[in-house]
Amino acid sequence: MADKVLELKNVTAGYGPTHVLRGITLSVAPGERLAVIGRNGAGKTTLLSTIMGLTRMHGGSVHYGGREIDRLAPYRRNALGLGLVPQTRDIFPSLTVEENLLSCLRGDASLEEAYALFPRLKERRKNGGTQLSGGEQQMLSIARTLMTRPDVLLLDEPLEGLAPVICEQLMAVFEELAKDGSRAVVLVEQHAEAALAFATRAALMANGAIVHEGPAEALRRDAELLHRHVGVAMSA
Ligand SMILES: Nc1ncnc2c1ncn2[C@@H]1O[C@H](COP(=O)(O)OP(=O)(O)OP(=O)(O)O)[C@@H](O)[C@H]1O
Repeated sequence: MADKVLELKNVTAGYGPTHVLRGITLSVAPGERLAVIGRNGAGKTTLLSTIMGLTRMHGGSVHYGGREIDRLAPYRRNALGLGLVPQTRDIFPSLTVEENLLSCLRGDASLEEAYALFPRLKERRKNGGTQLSGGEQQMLSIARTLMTRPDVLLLDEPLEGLAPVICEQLMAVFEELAKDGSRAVVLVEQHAEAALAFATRAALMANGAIVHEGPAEALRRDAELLHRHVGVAMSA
């Protein structure tokens, strides 16, 4: 198997003529757990959006499975194996939980699989998207993306605004999803402690650039480095 499933080389990207990402070089190995940490506005969402083809690239390249995908539409990147759980969750509010899941079902993915991972969704399966709590909406958003069978799961601040008990439940699910090494997980977070406990490698972002990259464990032990680069404290 290739040592890199996803590779960005010197990527500059943004919105219209605006440049947000400045020369990003980053790779993800198959089955790897990568944390991307940075303060508000550092460019974390723009990084994931660029991987999915949702921004304008001004330079550099994005490779998936050894193939350049710069010109592929987002839905084709998803079909190849890239799955984004957006910060905005993007569930269909007028559809029930079950309908939301069915709208994404691909290949041998099944509703039972989603319900096994999130029993709460099974209990709420007839509820409309707007009748769900924030945590349930996040569970549904994650389950929807999993129904597309991604080899690389991109999670954009999935813990944002959720109660600590829900955050713990979601982190346990991410552990479950990553444990057999069959899919890579890229976890973008401001909760540095949770992200570094989960990940094996971490990239720190500031002002649209990667300012540090290395083993997550080393960063966990170096609060000063973390604070210096991204201004986030470990007691998240
Ligand atoms: N649609 C857009 N059009 C123009 N500029 C944008 C757009 N979305 C984000 N930006 C700008 O890009 C920069 C990076 O934003 P981005 O959302 O990628 O950061 P982030 O690290 O994900 O922040 P947060 O943690 O607050 O979500 C910010 O200066 C932001 O204002």
